Amino acid sequence: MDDTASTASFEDVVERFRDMPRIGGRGGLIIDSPPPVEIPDEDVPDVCYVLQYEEYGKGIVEVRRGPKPIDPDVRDTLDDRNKRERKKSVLEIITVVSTKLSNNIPTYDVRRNRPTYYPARHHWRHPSEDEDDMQITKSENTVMVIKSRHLINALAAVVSYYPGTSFMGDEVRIEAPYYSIIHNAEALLRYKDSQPDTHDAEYAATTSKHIDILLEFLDDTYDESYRRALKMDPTAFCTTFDPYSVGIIDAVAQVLLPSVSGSTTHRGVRAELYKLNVYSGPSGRFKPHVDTPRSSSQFGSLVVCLPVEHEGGQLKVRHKGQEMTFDWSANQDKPDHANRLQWAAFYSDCEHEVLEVTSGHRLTLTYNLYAVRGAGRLTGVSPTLNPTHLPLFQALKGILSQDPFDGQGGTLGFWCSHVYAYNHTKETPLPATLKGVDAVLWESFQALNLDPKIAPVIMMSESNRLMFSAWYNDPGLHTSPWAIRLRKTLPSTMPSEWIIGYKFGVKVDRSSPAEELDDFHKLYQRWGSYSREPVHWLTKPVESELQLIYTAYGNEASAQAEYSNCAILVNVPPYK
Ligand SMILES: O=C(O)CCC(=O)C(=O)O
Ligand SMILES: [Fe+2]
Repeated sequence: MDDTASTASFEDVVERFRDMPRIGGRGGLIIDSPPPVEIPDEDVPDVCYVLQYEEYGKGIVEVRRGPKPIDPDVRDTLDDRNKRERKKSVLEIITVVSTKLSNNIPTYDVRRNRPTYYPARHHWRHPSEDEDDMQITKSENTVMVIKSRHLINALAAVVSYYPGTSFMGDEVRIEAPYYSIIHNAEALLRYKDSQPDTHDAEYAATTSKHIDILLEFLDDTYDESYRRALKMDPTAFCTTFDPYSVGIIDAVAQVLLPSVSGSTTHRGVRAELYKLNVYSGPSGRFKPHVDTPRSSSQFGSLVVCLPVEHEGGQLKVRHKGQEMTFDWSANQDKPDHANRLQWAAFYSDCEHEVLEVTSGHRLTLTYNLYAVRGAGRLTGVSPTLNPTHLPLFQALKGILSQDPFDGQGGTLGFWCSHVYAYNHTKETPLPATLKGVDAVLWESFQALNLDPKIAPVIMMSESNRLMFSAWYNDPGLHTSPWAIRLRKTLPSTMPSEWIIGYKFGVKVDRSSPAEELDDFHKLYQRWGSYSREPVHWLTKPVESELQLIYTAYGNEASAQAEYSNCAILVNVPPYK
């Protein structure tokens, strides 16, 4: 055959070989089927794997069933081939292996820069064929057949529309790699926990069980081009590594744990060992995916990389257009490499991928992270929280490098995003109990040598601000004897409207009632100091707390109160 054969269509090829003898026992495709074996109901697996051999010109020549994926190339180890089932499985995974004729001209693998024959694993020669460029190729197609009515109803309820998939009828067929379900896995999980009232307890329990079976199956079944790695369940291996005792879970809790509005305590993190993964060079990888949550309290995943030499295999984590790369192949030449564990944790909604491992073996332990009731650790105590590795650190560095105050200096302010009972009878120890992003901000400023302060901040009342600006805006006042006396006690320029407390805790000021401008000035000075101007607030305040109680004198004396918010403040010095 000449070179043009590489462009011949499949029909041409079939035409040319129309008279070729049928493919027979050689090549190991056809087996004489043993008589069907009955299996008792209780042996029907939840997920039943079916392997069908279809042969060119003959149709289905063999069917094998089993509770585990069946390797089409391993033939003699299967005990229960051709079992027939009476009770239905929840899922049937049918792989059809078919043979066809094609030419043997290599295509070019651009990525590896060398010719490739496709499909690589499954081709062999026909005995009667004497032309080098023709061969019989074997291809595999897999489809999931959902047989459970409970599951079909659940899917119909959560998947409003997915191109090419319909959730109607007694059976639903979905082709691998099952995108229509993967894209709705979270909705399915929510449905599990909030089923319609019309479901009685038994129906709801079965639905819930069948959803679990489906999600578990999806998580275990990525096709090879997607996940090229060995993975092991914790039942199949042992490890003494404990992410709690080395402080990883503390650090995760501080940074990742979602805040609870109004809560005054931390929520804890429970980490459950999920898998051991081995990605081996030269082609181990895991394409972009989102992990399937195992329950509604799962908020993220933790990946711990064991100190085994490898090249490549960078973990990329993405969220809303931001990407973070964890390259654990670096640093391997450091003397203490064998003692180093590197890790990453991310929220469940982050897409992530493992790039190709080009050599060596990349071993990771993965953990599912669940939010539970519990207590956190003190910020700064955990040595595993390195803020310079977090995206926020880079963002802050970026803000500062852009000179936010035009060289003049000023104050950067962040209202804490979490709630702290900082003025309750027993003062909350801050910054020790900072949570989540607040802790990261604090640690990041420390790492930038910027000496952050955390304090309650009062915003001067509107009426006092007017009183102050009237004074500073009207130079005429400055000549009256009253003004001359006042000037001695007031700052030379209009003070900031932000007053930063010296300490936490409600203060009751028992001095004589405040009435004039200088009374308020002194009152503020007893409690705190005016912020350096200008102040650049980067977040919005959350909950305010009662802060300063004093007496004011209008027509008569009355008790007044000022409220504060908790803030992290950083003085940015002027550029020299
Ligand atoms: O090994 C890794 O770095 C990531 C593993 C992963 O994404 C997974 O198992 O879902
Ligand atoms: Fe993952």
